[in-house]
Amino acid sequence: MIKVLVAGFMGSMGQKTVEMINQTGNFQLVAGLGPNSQGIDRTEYHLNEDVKIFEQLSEVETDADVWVDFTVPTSAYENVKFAIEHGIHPVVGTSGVPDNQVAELITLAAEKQVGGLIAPNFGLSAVLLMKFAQEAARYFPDAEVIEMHHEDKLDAPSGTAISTAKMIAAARGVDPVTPATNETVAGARGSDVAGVPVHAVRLPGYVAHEQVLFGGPGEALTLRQDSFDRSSFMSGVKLAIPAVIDAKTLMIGLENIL
Ligand SMILES: NC(=O)C1=CN([C@@H]2O[C@H](COP(=O)(O)OP(=O)(O)OC[C@H]3O[C@@H](n4cnc5c(N)ncnc54)[C@H](OP(=O)(O)O)[C@@H]3O)[C@@H](O)[C@H]2O)C=CC1
Ligand SMILES: O=C(O)C1=N[C@H](C(=O)O)C[C@H](O)C1
Repeated sequence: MIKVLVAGFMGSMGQKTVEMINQTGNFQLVAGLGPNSQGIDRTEYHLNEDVKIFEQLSEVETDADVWVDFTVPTSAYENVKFAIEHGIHPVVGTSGVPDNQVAELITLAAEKQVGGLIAPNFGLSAVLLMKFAQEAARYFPDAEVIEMHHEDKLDAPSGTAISTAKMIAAARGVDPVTPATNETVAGARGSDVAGVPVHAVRLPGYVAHEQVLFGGPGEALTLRQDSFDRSSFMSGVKLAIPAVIDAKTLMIGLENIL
């Protein structure tokens, strides 16, 4: 039995994770971390009487093997640091964690020999899109990323878009044509991630979607993936939980365990 703590258990992704754990025979939910969790109705959040609930990181006492983190960009670093220092293997979906904090966590995990996984996206369609984008960038160095998300998303651009842009930049052999466009309205050309323009759309009705547009002389290629429901991320989380138990390093990207 793999014992799991879910940080952010009251949120959209946290609740999907709780339900997935409850439905998986060899996983046991032992704890949940969430601000404002005091006095909640356990039934509403799919928690049985044995699950420990903590409001703050400083209160956490657990025998969990794995720490699943779907929280907010400002808390994930401290949460994951705590997990590694306590020998709990992290599985992290929280986006917007700065590169320097991720680098520190990788070093700490290696020192403590407590491996885990940070995945910008646990959905198979997004992982494949990134792989195909890398391949396409070898032939089409000129590319732009458009990501579209629900209106509650705290960070922009998305973690997936940042990863996609970095992968395109690393894969393309030649420099892209740099258009000499003047922005008559600031931001019209999007943000610059590793030299790749990235545009972030936030609209009600959307969940999580990404397009990568490649252009070449007289032709274009468009890659697109859609997560219509947050259940799309759960097969990846379900794979990651057992995969990190024996890991000695903190891996970045679901492709490491597929
Ligand atoms: N990698 C992937 O495949 C995916 C990643 N994500 C990412 O996961 C994260 C969560 O997304 P989502 O569930 O939609 O967001 P929600 O806002 O629905 O949930 C976030 C939860 O985290 C809680 N929280 C805030 N601070 C802390 C803390 N210090 N410790 C523990 N919990 C805390 C919030 O509580 P409260 O509201 O009470 O403050 C809230 O319940 C985001 O960063 C998102 O980008 C999302 C989908 C897929
Ligand atoms: O906030 C979300 O919803 C998502 N966040 C992740 C990201 O920033 O890439 C993954 C997915 O896009 C959903």
